[in-house]
Amino acid sequence: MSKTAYVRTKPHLNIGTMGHVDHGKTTLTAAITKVLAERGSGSFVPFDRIDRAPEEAARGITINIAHVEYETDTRHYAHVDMPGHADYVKNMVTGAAQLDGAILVVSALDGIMPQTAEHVLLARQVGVDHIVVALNKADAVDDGEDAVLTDLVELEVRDLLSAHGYGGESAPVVRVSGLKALEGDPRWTASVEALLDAVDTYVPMPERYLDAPFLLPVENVLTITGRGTVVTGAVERGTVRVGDRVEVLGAEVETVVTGLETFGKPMEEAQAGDNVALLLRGVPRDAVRRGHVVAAPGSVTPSRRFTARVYVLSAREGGRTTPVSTGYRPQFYIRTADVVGDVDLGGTAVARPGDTVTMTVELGRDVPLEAGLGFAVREGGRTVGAGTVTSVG
Ligand SMILES: Nc1nc2c(ncn2[C@@H]2O[C@H](COP(=O)(O)OP(=O)(O)OP(=O)(O)O)[C@@H](O)[C@H]2O)c(=O)[nH]1
Ligand SMILES: [Mg+2]
Repeated sequence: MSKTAYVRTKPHLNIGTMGHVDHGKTTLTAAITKVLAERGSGSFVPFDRIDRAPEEAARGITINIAHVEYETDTRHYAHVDMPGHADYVKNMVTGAAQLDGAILVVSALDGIMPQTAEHVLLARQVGVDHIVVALNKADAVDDGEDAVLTDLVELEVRDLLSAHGYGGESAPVVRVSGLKALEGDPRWTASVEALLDAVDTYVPMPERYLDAPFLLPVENVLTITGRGTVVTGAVERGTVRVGDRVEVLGAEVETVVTGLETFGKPMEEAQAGDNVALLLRGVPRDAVRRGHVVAAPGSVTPSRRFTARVYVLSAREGGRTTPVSTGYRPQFYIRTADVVGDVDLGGTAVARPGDTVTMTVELGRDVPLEAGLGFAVREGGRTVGAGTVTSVG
């Protein structure tokens, strides 16, 4: 292979853009890479290389999550651009499950919309600890009266963050225009730089569990002709090297890592937080799926029964209008997995929208579980609850 190896010179973090459909996440992502490419750190990734699936171009929306990489003066970032459309929240959850911080994109023209709120709630559940707000399309609300409306949108967003425990008063809210920055307008280029400065300073370097046994939730599976099956995702904890033995939980196979790359660059060792592709020896492509977990052999025992505290969303938050009782069977989104589960509330107890309850769940299949793990509960394409595992078994 003649590819240049990945050299670790700056701390690496995973961030991403989330928010309601059409608020400008993909445009802003492209603008960030352009602004940084002009400073000489990274390469410009145009809009149509981020939204590149034919159905994305046709519908003008993001469906799949897309990864790009860039560097600021102090950090190396992997950035996932997530879809805003309600139908693709599942893909958004997969992207958010690995983030150290998120950029919440809110159109200053529209303010908070349903998926703005849903994404903040889901981010909390999957363990995103820091959110920076990009009040986008600021170019379109530039004069007198509009400026007052933008102030109101900012207040609204800060309230939303506080309601989900994000400290809305202290969160940076930066007024930007992804579109104008992409067009090279100096004023708005500066706005994107200000946003990146806010991310650099507000999102702290997370604690990485380098000493723990290796674990990576599988986000995607691909085949490299002639080489084998590749799985991608962010390393949740530990480290992995070429030649290491690993097991794939879900596929129930043990194998060896024969190749390791990050953004197309080969690496010797991947560590917690890195966004990587692992080449697995002799594993058929259809044996592995998103939601499976690659881990050091014997380091985790999957199970299907757990107890959790779950917040049942109120109707106002887009949740159910009727209570939940024993026998309820929604989907559970755990790490990158999406598994059906039977809920037991104990006897005839019911959980009304707005309640926080303890429940026992029996999943349709075994998944690696541990106390403290966050998850989302979904039904018929919408989020109806958010919970944390309290005990397993
Ligand atoms: N005026 C103005 N329009 C913008 C700006 N950013 C994006 N737009 C427009 O808003 C529309 C949606 O932009 P996208 O970047 O595709 O939005 P998105 O949030 O990625 O959408 P999904 O991924 O489908 O949820 C496009 O027509 C953009 O040109 C901006 O800063 N100012
Ligand atoms: Mg998009």
